[in-house]
Amino acid sequence: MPMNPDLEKERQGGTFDVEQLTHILDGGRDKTLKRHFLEQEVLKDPVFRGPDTRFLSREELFGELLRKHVAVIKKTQELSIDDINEASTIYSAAMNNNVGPLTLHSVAFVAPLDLMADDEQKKKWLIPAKKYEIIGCYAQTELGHGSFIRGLETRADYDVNTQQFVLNTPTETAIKWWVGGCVAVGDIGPKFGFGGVDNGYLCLNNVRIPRDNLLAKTGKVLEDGTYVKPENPKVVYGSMLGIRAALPKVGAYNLSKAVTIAIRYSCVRHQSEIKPGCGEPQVLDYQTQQHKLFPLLATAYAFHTVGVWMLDFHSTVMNEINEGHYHRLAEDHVLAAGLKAVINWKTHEGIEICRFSCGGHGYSLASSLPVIYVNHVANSTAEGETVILLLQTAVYLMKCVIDLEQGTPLDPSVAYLDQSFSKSEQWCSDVDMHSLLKAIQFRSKKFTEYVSSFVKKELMATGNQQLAFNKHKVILVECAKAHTEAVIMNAFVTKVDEILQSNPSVGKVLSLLCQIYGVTEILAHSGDYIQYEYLRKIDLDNIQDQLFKLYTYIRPEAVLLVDAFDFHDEVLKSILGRYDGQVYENMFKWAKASPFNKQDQGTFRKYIQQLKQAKL
Ligand SMILES: CCCCCCCCCCCCCCCC(=O)SCCNC(=O)CCNC(=O)[C@H](O)C(C)(C)COP(=O)(O)OP(=O)(O)OC[C@H]1O[C@@H](n2cnc3c(N)ncnc32)[C@H](O)[C@@H]1OP(=O)(O)O
Ligand SMILES: Cc1cc2nc3c(=O)[nH]c(=O)nc-3n(C[C@H](O)[C@H](O)[C@H](O)COP(=O)(O)OP(=O)(O)OC[C@H]3O[C@@H](n4cnc5c(N)ncnc54)[C@H](O)[C@@H]3O)c2cc1C
Repeated sequence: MPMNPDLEKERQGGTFDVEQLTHILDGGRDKTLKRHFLEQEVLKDPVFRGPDTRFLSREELFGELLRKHVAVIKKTQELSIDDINEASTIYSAAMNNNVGPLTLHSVAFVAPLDLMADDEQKKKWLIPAKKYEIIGCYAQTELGHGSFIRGLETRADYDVNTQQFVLNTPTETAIKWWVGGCVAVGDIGPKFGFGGVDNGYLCLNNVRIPRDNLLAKTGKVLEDGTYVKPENPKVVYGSMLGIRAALPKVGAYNLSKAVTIAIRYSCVRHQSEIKPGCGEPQVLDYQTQQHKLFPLLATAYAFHTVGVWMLDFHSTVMNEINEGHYHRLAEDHVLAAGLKAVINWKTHEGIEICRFSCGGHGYSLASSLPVIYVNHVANSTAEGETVILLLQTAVYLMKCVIDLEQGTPLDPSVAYLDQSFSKSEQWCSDVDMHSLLKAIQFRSKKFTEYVSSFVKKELMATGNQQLAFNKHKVILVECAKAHTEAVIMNAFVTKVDEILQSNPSVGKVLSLLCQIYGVTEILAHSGDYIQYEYLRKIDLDNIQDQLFKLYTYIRPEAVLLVDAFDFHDEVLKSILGRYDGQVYENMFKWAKASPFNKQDQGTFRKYIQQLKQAKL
């Protein structure tokens, strides 16, 4: 099909090379080429063709995705892929914005085995699990408890005579629930999204398992029942770290998809008039549309940068732990917790804004925005509910205040809490990204000091830390968010600085996005900046004006910036977000293909007939 003329024109503008930016996002040209190769391997293979999943019932969807997921595994093995990013490329090209039925096996069963099984157990389970000879799941949550792990009720009583654990579900609230990939036991019923995953329930009645089934790399139970604690007891929570550390990048990926759809469509869509008789403008030319979408475009880039950084950090810490060094486990945990919470929350809000920005057509599954939303939004609850995770970060920040008072050095990601933000360093009229970073760090530091003073007072009054925290949970959560924003902005500014050196034209456009991200964050909390006397009203007015100016700089680059994410049409699966912009004819074609149009409308006729005949 020919290119839509609006998108064609957009692609003739721009100040940077899209391909070079794509290479930067992928981590190098070689990686982009490999990604293209893998996508083609899926797209050209007939086994991956099938019905449009948007028209399927839950049962049909599950069956179709399971069929495709098995094909994904075979393809991954056939091509000898063991890199997680490359495996994800094959997966994403096949799954059409859905979560595959066997996902939990790899992320929640194989990964903990890798982390917590000893060498013998790895031979027994990890190797066959990686080959899918055994399929597993992660059955932690119960009907009555998910967040509060110490409240779990399932019993594992050790029988010294047989050297077995006897597993039991003593109460109804102890029934294992939400267990992803629990195939053969019992499905918990329809959900908001995640239709491709058979989240299940599991009741245990005197199920016996041998003593050496307990993963024993760190802690273990001896023959006589003695429990040998791990060197660092927190490592038992480690099974929840891997997915959390990966989810910020997943958030970036989903937001990038949504923004690509919304920005392309906003260039194709014309509506209303500004000057009578001069035609209808592209809706992206309305300042309100830019205000919805450009901060989200900036956010997608920020999240991608910090998502990649988080994964690298986590993998370094895991390597250290394998060598017996635990000193960075706490920092890894609170970074993953804070980033997973903030990014996934802002991402699902962002996807919704993208959907609204596409008007009525955003509500249609033809846009795929509802599909992306319902599958993404699970990430704000699963693998640690948002508030619970933010409280973990907040408690760590409170400890940082005590460390500062005692002169104990802080971890690198919180070292800025020890910086002084003197008057001379305060706001000047420019909104360069370094000043924005300082402002965001300043707010986090102030907030941490402020919240800590409240918690301390409460602690003195009650003598109970939990009560003291509970009284101030709302501001503790805000404090964790403020710090996490400082972490995101720091990663973004550092990366853009690096790109400015190696590729100035790409660096320049990314620095505009970085400024938009920082300004949006500051304006969202303008009251705090006034209260802490960091900014005056005149500064805020200036920042607001700068934001609108930044929008005008980004406007001619916007389509190119989403093109740089380089989503193949078959991966995006959105008629509104098509690369060629041919939206309307394809909407009509798609609607005509709906099975509903092919059904015998007998039911409709039957009931309408009854209505007409009824003497109302
Ligand atoms: C790989 C590729 C992936 C690809 C990616 C695609 C995926 C796309 C599909 C997604 C699919 C969704 C899959 C969902 C799968 C589930 O949802 S599985 C179930 C997950 N469940 C949860 O996350 C439960 C959340 N709750 C918790 O984590 C814990 O209960 C809490 C929050 C830590 C509280 O527990 P607690 O016993 O009260 O502990 P607490 O006293 O707060 O902490 C004790 C100490 O441990 C530390 N600690 C706590 N947690 C940790 C931790 N995790 N690590 C280290 N230290 C910790 C604390 O900092 C504290 O340290 P100190 O202060 O003593 O120094
Ligand atoms: C799609 C999906 C897939 C999942 N897959 C799995 C799986 O494979 N295996 C598995 O074991 N589990 C799985 N889960 C379960 C998931 O991990 C839990 O639902 C999650 O950890 C939240 O726990 P909860 O449901 O007990 O929420 P609750 O803790 O009951 O949360 C309810 C509300 O209470 C608030 N709250 C709770 N405690 C506190 C507190 N201390 N302070 C302040 N507020 C609090 C929360 O913020 C929230 O607003 C899955 C869940 C979903 C949605």
